[in-house]
Amino acid sequence: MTKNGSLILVINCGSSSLKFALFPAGEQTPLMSGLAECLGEADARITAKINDAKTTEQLNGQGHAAALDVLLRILAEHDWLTSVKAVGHRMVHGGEAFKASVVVNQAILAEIEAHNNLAPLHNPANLLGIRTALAKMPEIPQVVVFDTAFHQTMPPAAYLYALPMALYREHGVRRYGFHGTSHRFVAEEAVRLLKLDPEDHGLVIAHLGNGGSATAVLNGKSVDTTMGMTPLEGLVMGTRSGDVDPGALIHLARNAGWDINEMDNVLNKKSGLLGISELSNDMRAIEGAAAEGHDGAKKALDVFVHRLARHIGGLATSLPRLDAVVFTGGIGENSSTVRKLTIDRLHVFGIALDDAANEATIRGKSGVISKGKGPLAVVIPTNEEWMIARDAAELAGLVAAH
Ligand SMILES: Nc1ncnc2c1ncn2[C@@H]1O[C@H](COP(=O)(O)OP(=O)(O)O)[C@@H](O)[C@H]1O
Ligand SMILES: CC(=O)OP(=O)(O)O
Ligand SMILES: [Mg+2]
Repeated sequence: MTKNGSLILVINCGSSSLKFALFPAGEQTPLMSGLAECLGEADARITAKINDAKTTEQLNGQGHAAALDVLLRILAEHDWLTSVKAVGHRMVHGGEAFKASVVVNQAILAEIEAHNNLAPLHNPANLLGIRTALAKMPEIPQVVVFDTAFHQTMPPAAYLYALPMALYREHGVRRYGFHGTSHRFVAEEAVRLLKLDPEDHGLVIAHLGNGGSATAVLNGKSVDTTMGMTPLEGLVMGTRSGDVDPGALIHLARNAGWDINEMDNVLNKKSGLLGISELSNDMRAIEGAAAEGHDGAKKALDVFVHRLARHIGGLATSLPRLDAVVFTGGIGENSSTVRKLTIDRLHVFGIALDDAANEATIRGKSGVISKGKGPLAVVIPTNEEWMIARDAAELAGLVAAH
């Protein structure tokens, strides 16, 4: 299947970071992975992990282009560079224009750029990654994989807001959904792991990382999801609020003089676990503090779980049958506490936790953590980078379409 020795480079470019991974075409385990962070700041650095050994190099205030230069140099030092036959990029927002991954050309770049205003925090950084890679490796196909693409199968009932239709037509105001690459990967893995009929199954997948979203998947297709026009709607996240009554913002604008920048900053960066706990955005810290009786941490955990269970229940109503609730992402894969508290609230669906299996399923393990006859509760580690590599390898013609 694989063309001899072809390698795929995956780049996930944020505003001040660049995550990367290098995969042999068709394989799920990377040869190398790493992160360039604090780009453009004095402390800019790049860390690469090869066979569990990490090396870090300072970038002395330089930005994305310098990080990519160092990355290409590391590839050359290991004799990998000439084998890189495709680059896969994460792009957060593709609007309605992109229903699947694409190979980049100038027209497509322009089309992607036109969506910048839909995801001003994410898309410009993602585009910078593509442009930088194109400049450094002009002969290599650059493939773009959109967070939104998997959710383009949602029906209007799920994606429309109850707003004047002119806002949808003229401004693209609708729900798009995100983390689609993760939801798509986990949905495929669930079918394999649970031996489900690919044409007849219903899942709710909870991707719980720093950002989080849950998706209802019917026969491999997204039919509803918790994130909306932007990655702010839905679940409680590390620093993002998730659902808030828009009336609260109108109130704050009228009565507390809040402007748009203040709303943006508070909702995206000061809310979520951090906002409620007044302690941390990190679930490990929240769980630890809650166990020691910290009131804010206990409240943050309670609201997180309440919102998650409520959304899982709501999403299930888009499915004719619920076969499994699947947990993934850093919290979903590691926090037996969040899983237990959430599943305990899903009694109405007949899901019952297997405590021993729940405690044992952490750190990259997958498996069923429920017992009895009801729908299953399952943990499946996500692998967004590999999914991007797979799309890149397929679209560059390096492996057969799956
Ligand atoms: N053992 C653990 N117990 C609870 N939460 C964990 C554990 N390990 C990681 N997490 C949480 O996972 C979250 C990060 O998830 P991750 O998927 O790595 O994030 P990102 O969205 O940045 O990829 C953090 O809130 C972190 O505290
Ligand atoms: C779209 C989104 O929320 O991404 P992340 O979880 O990487 O912030
Ligand atoms: Mg992650």
